[in-house]
Amino acid sequence: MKLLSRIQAEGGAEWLARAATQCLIDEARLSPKPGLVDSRGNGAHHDLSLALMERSAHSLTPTFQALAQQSWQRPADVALRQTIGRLGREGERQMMAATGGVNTHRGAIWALGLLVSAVAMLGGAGHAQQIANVAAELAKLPDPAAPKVFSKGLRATHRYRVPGAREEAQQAFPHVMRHALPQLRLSRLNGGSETHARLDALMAIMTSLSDTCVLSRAGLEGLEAMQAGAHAVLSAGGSASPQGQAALAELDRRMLALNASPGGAADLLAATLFLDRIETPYIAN
Ligand SMILES: CC(C)(COP(=O)(O)OP(=O)(O)OC[C@H]1O[C@@H](n2cnc3c(N)ncnc32)[C@H](O)[C@@H]1O)[C@@H](O)C(=O)NCCC(=O)NCCS
Ligand SMILES: Nc1ncnc2c1ncn2[C@@H]1O[C@H](COP(=O)(O)OP(=O)(O)OP(=O)(O)O)[C@@H](O)[C@H]1O
Repeated sequence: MKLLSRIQAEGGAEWLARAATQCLIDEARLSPKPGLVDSRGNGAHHDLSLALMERSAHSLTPTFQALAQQSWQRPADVALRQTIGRLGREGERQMMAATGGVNTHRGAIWALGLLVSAVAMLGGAGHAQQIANVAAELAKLPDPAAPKVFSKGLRATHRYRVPGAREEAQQAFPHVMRHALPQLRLSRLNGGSETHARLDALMAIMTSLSDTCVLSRAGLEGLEAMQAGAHAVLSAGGSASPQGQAALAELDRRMLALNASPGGAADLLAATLFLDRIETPYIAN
């Protein structure tokens, strides 16, 4: 690599890694999120806390940085897919070491890892849709070194015949691109605070995501309650309106009663915040 592009790659990689970590922290702190860890408490989780989520987010900065460095201005091919698969799994181990064996961010490493790589492949720039398309190309490539484990998420996709985290990435993140990013920007334009705009973006994801976290903990009943409840918040005028706030509080109660936690939706909100930051770094920083 020539000197100038190496400097750009190193500086760019560091910036991207910090941005990705910050988006995980912003997602975790955002409140009130139904069923999820937030700054009020642990949601439906007994083994998670905000402090743990933040520690986990920080533990992932070196992983995101390595992903960006290795991907800088490279094409989507099997060699790169293998490299990022290896780095992603190393990242999962770092996360597990930082949390004492609790899964805080596996889904987030997958989604944000692919997006960080994709921005770097494009040389540190690009529009959200371009970035999501490149991430999808990577996600569609085979990773022969991937262990053949039958995770809870995978089991839910088979049992309920729904797409999961893998398919969301392979389809270029439709919940981020078609639901969350447009909603985030619409709510900002309508004068909502940044917190309300982010909560509305989360609701937009939850109206139609087949969240395998919710399915494996609370089945179809939980998934339907999540989708209908999120729809109710948005059709009541969003989280900035008094009716929307009441609907959001009701959804939180339902999720807790069903032991349901929309972890997949939370990961995709972090991915949304990341793409938003890439497109408007001077505003979001
Ligand atoms: C593809 C992944 C997510 C594994 O998926 P799997 O189907 O086995 O499910 P698993 O239960 O482990 O994780 C799913 C996680 O994704 C999130 N999620 C759930 N549902 C969805 C959904 N519909 N859309 C997006 N994310 C979702 C949740 O947070 C959940 O915890 C990933 O862990 C993986 O393959 N990692 C290997 C490392 C790798 O290749 N990395 C490359 C990029 S860094
Ligand atoms: N704020 C948040 N609160 C809770 N979960 C989140 C949050 N943000 C993201 N997540 C995601 O949710 C997932 C946790 O879901 P879940 O607890 O169902 O996973 P698990 O540890 O595999 O299962 P279980 O806790 O039922 O044994 C994490 O992988 C993480 O990506």
